[in-house]
Amino acid sequence: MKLNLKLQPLNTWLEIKNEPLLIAGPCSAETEDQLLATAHLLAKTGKVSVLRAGIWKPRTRPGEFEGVGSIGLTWLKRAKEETGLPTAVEVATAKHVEEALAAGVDILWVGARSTVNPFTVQEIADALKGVDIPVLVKNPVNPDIQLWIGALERINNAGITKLGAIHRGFSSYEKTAFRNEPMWELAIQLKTLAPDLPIINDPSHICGNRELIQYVAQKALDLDMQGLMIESHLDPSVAWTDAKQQVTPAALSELMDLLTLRKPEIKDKDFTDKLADLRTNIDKIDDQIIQKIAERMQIVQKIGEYKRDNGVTILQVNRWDQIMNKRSAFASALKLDLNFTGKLLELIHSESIRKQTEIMNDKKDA
Ligand SMILES: C=C(O[C@@H]1C=C(C(=O)O)C=C[C@H]1O)C(=O)O
Repeated sequence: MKLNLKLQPLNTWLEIKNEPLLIAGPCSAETEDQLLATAHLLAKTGKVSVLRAGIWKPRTRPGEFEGVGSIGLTWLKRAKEETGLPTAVEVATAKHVEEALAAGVDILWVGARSTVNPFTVQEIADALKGVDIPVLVKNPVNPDIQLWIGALERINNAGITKLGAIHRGFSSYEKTAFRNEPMWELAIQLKTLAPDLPIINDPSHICGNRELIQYVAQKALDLDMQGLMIESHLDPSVAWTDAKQQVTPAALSELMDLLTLRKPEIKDKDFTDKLADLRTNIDKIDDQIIQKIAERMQIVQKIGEYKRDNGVTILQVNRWDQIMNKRSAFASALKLDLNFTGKLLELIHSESIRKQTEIMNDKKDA
């Protein structure tokens, strides 16, 4: 089922200076000079469509730099006047919304730490009633797509139709190469549920370091995301926040040049015919896979009944070990990724266990 969001197409409310859409600027506005100098360098690249800057910064522990506050809004206003770039800031309270609106900020975004809290999102939504301004909603810190959708719905219900999502990755207990796990599948799920909702990728927060930004940005574009939000600072080495993940405007410009832009579709007849042929083959194979899984489940059902009638346990670890070993060897010989086939087999096994549990709980002859 698709989400019922009332949306206006992105290109009707945002002038995209250069494909792909790029929202860039420092993690935090630190001083007027830092913001203005960065803004000018970004504008000069000709690749930036929107200037971002954190004015109020949510910090995990007290005592860290929590943003310059309202004074930063006057710097942003000046940056806009001097560069012509529209501006975007994060808002987390009704007061932030009011101040940002009063200062003429062009785009607001709801941060990941706010999206997790329906009270906060509702407070922001209420402050936005009757206001016509674009709002971008970052994914929640935790990998819960319902929270992300809920926040988008709350803002949309307040009458905001210039709406977009920002994919900034998800917190995970295990430490990996990423600061925030991309969990691309959640962004794909959101895109599937709301195909008209623009999704902007934020490689800076996913990566947490400069080195991976290129790779993540390219992947986001290949997943047909509508744009990128990348943190850029005049001199990242002295940045007051997120120093490791910010790039200079010059590095940002190079990074953008290295991206390959691919289209979601092309009209060329040869290409579409060949694609249609290949897809017909995929359709046939998918039908066979489903049919074979259904046949397998019928046998699982018989085994379940047989076990129930003979008082034998559902789980048979030895048998399952054998299956995993044999199938993995086979999959590996066929050059399949073992992580993928492992997950697939585990999924099939847990469905067999679920099915047999149902049978065990059924009365005999029922
Ligand atoms: C089907 C059985 O029950 C369970 C499910 C299995 C499967 O799906 O292949 C294998 C072992 C058991 O844990 C069985 O015992 O063979």
